[in-house]
Amino acid sequence: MYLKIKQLSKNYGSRPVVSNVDMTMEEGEILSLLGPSGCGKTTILRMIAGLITPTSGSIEVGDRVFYDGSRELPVEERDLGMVFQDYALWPHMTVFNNIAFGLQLRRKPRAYIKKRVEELLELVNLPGMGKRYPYQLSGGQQQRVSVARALATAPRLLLLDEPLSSLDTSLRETMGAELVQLFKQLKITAINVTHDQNEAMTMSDRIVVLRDGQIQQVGTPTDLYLQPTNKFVASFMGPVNTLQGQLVQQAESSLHIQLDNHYFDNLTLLGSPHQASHDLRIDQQVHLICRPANILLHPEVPHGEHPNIFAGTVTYSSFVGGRWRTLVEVGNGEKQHIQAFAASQYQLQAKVWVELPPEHCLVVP
Ligand SMILES: Nc1ncnc2c1ncn2[C@@H]1O[C@H](COP(=O)(O)OP(=O)(O)OP(=O)(O)O)[C@@H](O)[C@H]1O
Repeated sequence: MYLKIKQLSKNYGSRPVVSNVDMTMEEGEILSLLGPSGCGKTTILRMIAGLITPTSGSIEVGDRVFYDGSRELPVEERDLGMVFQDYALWPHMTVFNNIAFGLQLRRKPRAYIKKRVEELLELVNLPGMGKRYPYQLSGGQQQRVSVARALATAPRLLLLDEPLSSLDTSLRETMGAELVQLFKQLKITAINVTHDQNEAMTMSDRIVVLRDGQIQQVGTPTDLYLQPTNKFVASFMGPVNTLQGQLVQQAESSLHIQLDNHYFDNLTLLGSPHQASHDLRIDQQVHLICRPANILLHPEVPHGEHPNIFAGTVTYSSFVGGRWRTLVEVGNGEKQHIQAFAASQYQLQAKVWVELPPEHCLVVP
């Protein structure tokens, strides 16, 4: 393992903001720390950078101990590159000098610096822009300069703090993809902090989902989307329908869940519903999760065997991305909305049958 973080914690007074974080990374991997505002992402990044001293735990990168309680490697000896949300370029310096700064500090020969900066400008698609000043560049171009500056000294680890969040939505995705391509080409190991699920999905080999300073789940973007281990991760990774209920019976090929009495009759999941890795207990409260794209809508009761069907009324329908986003009100007494996509438009107040295909349902605590 290239990076090893063990039991990393940070308290402010008696308040824990990062609790017992264990994390590893392979060399050349791009990992995102993802979570809502205040979950401790930046604190973890700054502890790795050496800008915040941990309360306990250890951090190792390559063959160096960054922190272990008795030793704390100074920031300047950690060999890190950093990229910030607001670019943090020096406004009075040209692009060339911004990128050359770290190399000049290390007293590299002038000819080497010139060649290296030109090479970096090529890499970040800004050839010939060395003489400009930051104010003469667009936001995306400024961020590319700050990436080139961070890479100039060939750091052992690149830390990115919300690098795309100052950019236009349309630019964010292309820039994310561009950065990943560059990092892979140069075999850079990078940690990216973000609260944006799309950005994490676009940029990462693996994602660490955090909540209240604790890791919720670590996995590839597909793992987290398709196999979240709890309701928080499921909803953080994209829109979901969540139904609450109780696990009544569990067999090899079926789970019997009684959805909240107020809302539905019993629902038996036949087939092999995905189940979170937790061992679920009979009588336990569970959440049944199904992504809108996996829910089927029928104008009439379909023929043949279709488990998990209930009736509802269409309350909203709008055309998005080539299909109709449809909201269906369901429930016996108290009502709940199910979000689904339909190939054609349903009239408001139309009766529909909502089907939850068991193979696309997930049961989590
Ligand atoms: N110096 C400090 N003293 C006290 N509390 C702090 C300090 N720095 C951060 N915190 C608190 O620690 C928690 C985690 O902060 P952190 O900046 O790591 O969150 P974050 O996940 O990066 O959030 P954001 O996306 O908003 O930047 C927050 O509740 C914050 O208020």
